[in-house]
Amino acid sequence: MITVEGLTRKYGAFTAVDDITFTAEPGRVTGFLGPNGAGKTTTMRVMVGLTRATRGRVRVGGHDYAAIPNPGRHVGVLLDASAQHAGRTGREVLTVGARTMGLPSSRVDEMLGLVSLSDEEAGRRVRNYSLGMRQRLGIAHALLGDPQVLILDEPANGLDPAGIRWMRGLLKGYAERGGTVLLSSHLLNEVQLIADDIVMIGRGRIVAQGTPESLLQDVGTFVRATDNDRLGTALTDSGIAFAPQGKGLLADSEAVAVGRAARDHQLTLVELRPTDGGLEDLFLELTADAQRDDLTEGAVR
Ligand SMILES: Nc1ncnc2c1ncn2[C@@H]1O[C@H](COP(=O)(O)OP(=O)(O)OP(=O)(O)O)[C@@H](O)[C@H]1O
Repeated sequence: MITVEGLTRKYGAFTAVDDITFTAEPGRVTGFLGPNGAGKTTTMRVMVGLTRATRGRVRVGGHDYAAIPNPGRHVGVLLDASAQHAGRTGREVLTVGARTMGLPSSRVDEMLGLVSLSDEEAGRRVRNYSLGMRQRLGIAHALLGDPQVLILDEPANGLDPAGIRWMRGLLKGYAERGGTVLLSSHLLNEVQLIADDIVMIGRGRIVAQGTPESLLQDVGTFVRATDNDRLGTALTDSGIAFAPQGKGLLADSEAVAVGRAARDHQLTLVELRPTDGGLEDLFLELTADAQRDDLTEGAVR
């Protein structure tokens, strides 16, 4: 179990993580999503004691990570697969890890087998590894001490489709045996397939959390007019509930009813679409304010 309570991390005047609270439960895979620079890595770095919290606290398995003796036996971490010692071979990286954790060297072969790195590949220096091989080695390293908690930053990065499918099976199996998995990812379809719970952040704040089903249930029609205030009045007059979302409104009704309400008030719509496009649509809408790129139709030509 990982608990994050009121976590804030500032860098000078800039707030990278702003008062976030969530839990990653045992027996479940929790997907941690957000656009570039949203604060995912910062949050994970605080979890494993690499960055200090400005306020709030994080508990991993009920403890402050820094206070866990032999942490690799309890918490498996993969933050930056490229940070492994480039001059060592894959086998050496794992052997050093196993020694530090007091594990038998047989565990190294077991892990190499698990992540499908061949003997020949394990004998190559990490600097000559492909990104996907580094990622596999990082996952092997995280699992080496048979921990109860896994914290993985973009573990699917660089993996080919077969590798992604393999990792999905591995992490699901790990959670089914009672482990806690927190993983960040940009691969939304992948997260939708694997995550039992989702935490979404944008600009350091949580914008949504819950199971994929509960988050996607809240869909309706995303609508944007040249005058959103008048659009709000039009929806209210038609008995349609709505909430502001990104640059428009999320209406709790079908697109046709929303379109009629706008027509009755002679409003010019800029966007009108059902938000049933899965996690990707939800993600883009909820994090619209935090996106660098204008994703409105026609913005890219
Ligand atoms: N040491 C630091 N000093 C100043 N700003 C920092 C530092 N570390 C992170 N930041 C800023 O904090 C914000 C959050 O960064 P973070 O790496 O946590 O985002 P992220 O969600 O992991 O993004 P990405 O998906 O691009 O990896 C960014 O604006 C980043 O520039």
